[in-house]
Amino acid sequence: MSLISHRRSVFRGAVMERFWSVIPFALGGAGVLLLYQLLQRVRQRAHIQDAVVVITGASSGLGKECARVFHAAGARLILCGRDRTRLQQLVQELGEAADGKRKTYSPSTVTFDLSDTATVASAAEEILQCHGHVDILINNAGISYRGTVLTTHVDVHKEVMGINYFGPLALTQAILPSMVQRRSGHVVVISSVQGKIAVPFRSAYAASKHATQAFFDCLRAEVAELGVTVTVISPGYIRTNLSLNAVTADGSRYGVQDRTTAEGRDPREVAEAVLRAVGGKKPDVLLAGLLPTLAVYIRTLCPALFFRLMASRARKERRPKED
Ligand SMILES: NC(=O)C1=CN([C@@H]2O[C@H](COP(=O)(O)OP(=O)(O)OC[C@H]3O[C@@H](n4cnc5c(N)ncnc54)[C@H](OP(=O)(O)O)[C@@H]3O)[C@@H](O)[C@H]2O)C=CC1
Ligand SMILES: CCCCCCCCCCCCCCCC(=O)OCC(=O)COP(=O)(O)O
Repeated sequence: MSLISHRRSVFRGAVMERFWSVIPFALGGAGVLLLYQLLQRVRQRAHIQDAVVVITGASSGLGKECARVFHAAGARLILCGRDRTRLQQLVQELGEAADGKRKTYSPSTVTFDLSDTATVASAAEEILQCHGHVDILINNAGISYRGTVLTTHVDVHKEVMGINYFGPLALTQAILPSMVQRRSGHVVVISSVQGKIAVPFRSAYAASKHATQAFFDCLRAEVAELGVTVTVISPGYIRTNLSLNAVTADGSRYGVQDRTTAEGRDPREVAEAVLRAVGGKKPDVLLAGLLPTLAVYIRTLCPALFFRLMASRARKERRPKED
């Protein structure tokens, strides 16, 4: 054997030896990771199973899908909305869907309008009477808006702010003392990517979601030592009735299914992500695609570029409207 081929075979032997000595560590590492994920899943399930979960805006879209996934996960649901008939239909549907694999509960319903803060307080009492306490409050209900700052009446700003910001604020404040007293509870809010970045022709909506983000960030810090968890979830476009139900500059209903909404994420998929985020007690979750996520980072790291991009977006969007 030549000196070169001898060296090669010594080298190969050394490599193989290294390889086999690394295998037990790699397998051990994978095992620990798997065990960790399993434990996480068990913890997540335990957080939801039998928990009293309130969902606002449960009659439609994301709220309805959240009702389906939390019901299947064994939560004791209290479904809220303005339309009693639609909520009752959902209760019936959930009862029919139960497959007996896991213990499920027939949901309760509470109807109220979030824009009327006086009735929110009495609705909170009704909610607390259902099971004596609330484990998880999911502030999901909301409304969007289409319009220019120049032409939008201040009452429209107040309406959007009332439903998206003051409503969840009032409901959370009314439920919170009972959570603090039990030193246990979880407050969740469905915000939006537009709680982190502001896009043109959405001033009322983006402002309400930015306020929501700020309020619940303050709350998270204030109640951290009191046993209460806060989760803010910021989704990108979801295929729901949001754009159809949006209000316009004069307060009338927009009534159009925008392409961005129609091509948005499946609400069931988003509801499953909400279930995971809540089960994992995550503080802040962005559920958006690459471009909106990039936009959130650009807004923070290079605001001048972000403002240019938004001005160009405004120019492009305004043109067809003017034509
Ligand atoms: N769809 C999307 O692209 C995105 C949505 N979101 C957020 O998701 C949440 C759910 O919206 P989504 O499911 O998409 O939209 P939908 O329009 O399908 O559902 C909105 C829900 O909010 C309820 N609601 C509206 N106004 C009031 C009110 N005054 N009082 C009580 N309940 C009210 C509605 O109930 P009612 O039956 O009484 O009308 C309905 O159940 C909102 O907070 C929205 O901002 C966030 C990011 C993207
Ligand atoms: C140099 C590279 C630049 C790349 C940056 C790209 C910037 C792209 C801008 C993306 C804007 C995303 C807006 C997302 C808005 C969104 O997802 O909102 C969710 C909602 O709440 C929807 O409500 P709406 O009523 O507006 O339908």
